[in-house]
Amino acid sequence: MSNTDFVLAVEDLTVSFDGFKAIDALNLYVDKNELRVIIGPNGAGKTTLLDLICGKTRASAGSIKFKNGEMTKLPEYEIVRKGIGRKFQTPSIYENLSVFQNLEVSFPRGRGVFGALAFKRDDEVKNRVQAVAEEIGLADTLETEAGLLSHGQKQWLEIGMLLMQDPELLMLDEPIAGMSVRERELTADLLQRICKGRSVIVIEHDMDFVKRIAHKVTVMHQGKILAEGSMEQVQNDPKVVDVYLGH
Ligand SMILES: Nc1ncnc2c1ncn2[C@@H]1O[C@H](COP(=O)(O)OP(=O)(O)OP(=O)(O)O)[C@@H](O)[C@H]1O
Repeated sequence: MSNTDFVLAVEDLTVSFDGFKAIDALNLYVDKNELRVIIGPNGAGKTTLLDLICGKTRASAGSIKFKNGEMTKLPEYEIVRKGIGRKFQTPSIYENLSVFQNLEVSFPRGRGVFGALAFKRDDEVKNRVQAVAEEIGLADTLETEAGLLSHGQKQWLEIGMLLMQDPELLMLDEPIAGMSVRERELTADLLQRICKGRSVIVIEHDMDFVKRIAHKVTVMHQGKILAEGSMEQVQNDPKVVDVYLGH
C-alpha cells in the first residue's frame, strides 16, 4: 500500500508459533487521535498483536507501518524511540522512588541541547513532570513514594511514565483490571484526555468501560478481525454475539 494518513497501518500480518497462526493475515488501520478498543475471546490474539506492534514478537509475514515507516524489522528500543509506547498489565514503576522521580527517570535522554545548558534541561524536565502529573491526576502526590499509591494510582503513574516520552501511539493492555468503580471512571476520563493529540489502542474485556471510551471497536477471533465499527454496530453483529458477547 502507498502512503496513508493513518498513524498505524497493519497489513497481512501473520505470526505462527509452531505452525499455529496466532495472528492470521490481519489488517488494522488506526487514525490520528483515535481511541481504538480491541475486544475478543481469550486466545483471540489481542496481546500477541500488541507484542508484534511494539517489536516484542517478530512477525512471520506482513507489514506494520507507523506514520508510513516499516516497523517489523526494528528492535524494540527503536520502536519506542519512533513514538510507540506500550503498557503491560503488571505495573513496572519504581516503588521506592517518589512519583516525581518515577516521572523524571522516564524523560527521554538525548533530546534538546544539554551540556553547559543542563539547567535548561532541569527546567524542561520539571515542567514536563508537572504537566504529565496533572494529566494523570497525581499532581498532589508528586513527593509520595510510589509504593504507597493505590492500585489505580500506580496504573496511572505508569501511563504517566509512558506519556513522559510523548508517544504518538500508546497501547494499553486491560488498563482497569483490579480497579475500583471510581478509579475506572477516572481512567475513562484520563484516556479521553490523552487521545487528544495521540492515538490510543486499548485491549479490554469490560464492556461498560469499552462503551464509555471507544471511538471504534475491533473484534478479534482466532487471529483475525471478526468485526469492526462503532460499539453499537459490533454489539448487534450476530457473529460477535455468537463468539464473544453471548457468552
Ligand atoms: N510465544 C508464544 N508461543 C506459543 N504460543 C503463543 C505465544 N504467544 C501466544 N501464543 C498463543 O497465541 C494465542 C493468542 O494468544 P493471546 O495472548 O494473544 O490472546 P488474547 O486475545 O490476548 O487472550 P486473552 O484475552 O486471554 O489475553 C493463544 O492460543 C496463545 O496460547
